[in-house]
Amino acid sequence: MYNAITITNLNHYYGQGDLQKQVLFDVNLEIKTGEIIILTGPSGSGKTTLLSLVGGLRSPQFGSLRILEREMFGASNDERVETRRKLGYIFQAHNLLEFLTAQQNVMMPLELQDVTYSESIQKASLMLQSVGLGNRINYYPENLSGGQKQRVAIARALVTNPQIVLADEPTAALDKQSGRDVVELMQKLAKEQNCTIVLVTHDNRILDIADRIINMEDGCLV
Ligand SMILES: Nc1ncnc2c1ncn2[C@@H]1O[C@H](COP(=O)(O)OP(=O)(O)OP(=O)(O)O)[C@@H](O)[C@H]1O
Repeated sequence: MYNAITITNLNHYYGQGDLQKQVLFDVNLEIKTGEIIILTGPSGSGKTTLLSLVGGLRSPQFGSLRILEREMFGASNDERVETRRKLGYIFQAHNLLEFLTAQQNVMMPLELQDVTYSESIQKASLMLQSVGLGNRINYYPENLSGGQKQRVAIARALVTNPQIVLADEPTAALDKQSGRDVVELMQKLAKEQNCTIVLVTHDNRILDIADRIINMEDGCLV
């Protein structure tokens, strides 16, 4: 089976001229299909930068980054967009649209795909059932708890059957039990769909769900 992600000699800089600052130093990493990776490390060590590169949200400046067998170094905008369609994203501040119901939020990424409206309704409600929100599909985000909103965000990220899911601090706003429930759910759904997960967290309570923990310090993998 091929790697979901292969990173070779990746370096990354912010700013230009005198203000230029290197934030990733010669990163090498192979992530297998279906692996759950947790990325930890102190604030400012480069985790979010690495995650945004791995998610095709930023272009590599130096080195090679292959996502699902496609080279991202020098890739065109269209190629990056096409790659991003195979990925799912879960962020700390769930980013649900407040004027859409849970079901409509989960249907959004399907609009970019070749799926009919009725199929999309059906998929979204099945997905919400599998995250335990079958009885909340017509609720607006303001009427859901933090944990429930995060579960809607997970449903939205997974409804397209992405091959890779990227999550940045998905439990940050949650209490211990909801945080645990959310990551266990991600783990279960990922194993069912054989999807790869890369998760950035400071939350020591969820480290055990990882197949591999990668620690970053000052822009290097340690
Ligand atoms: N857009 C930007 N422009 C300039 N510098 C940036 C930018 N984004 C991040 N940085 C700097 O790059 C370094 C790495 O930041 P990054 O956000 O990747 O770290 P992090 O490990 O995710 O931190 P945290 O855990 O606090 O989110 C930091 O020194 C940060 O100040």
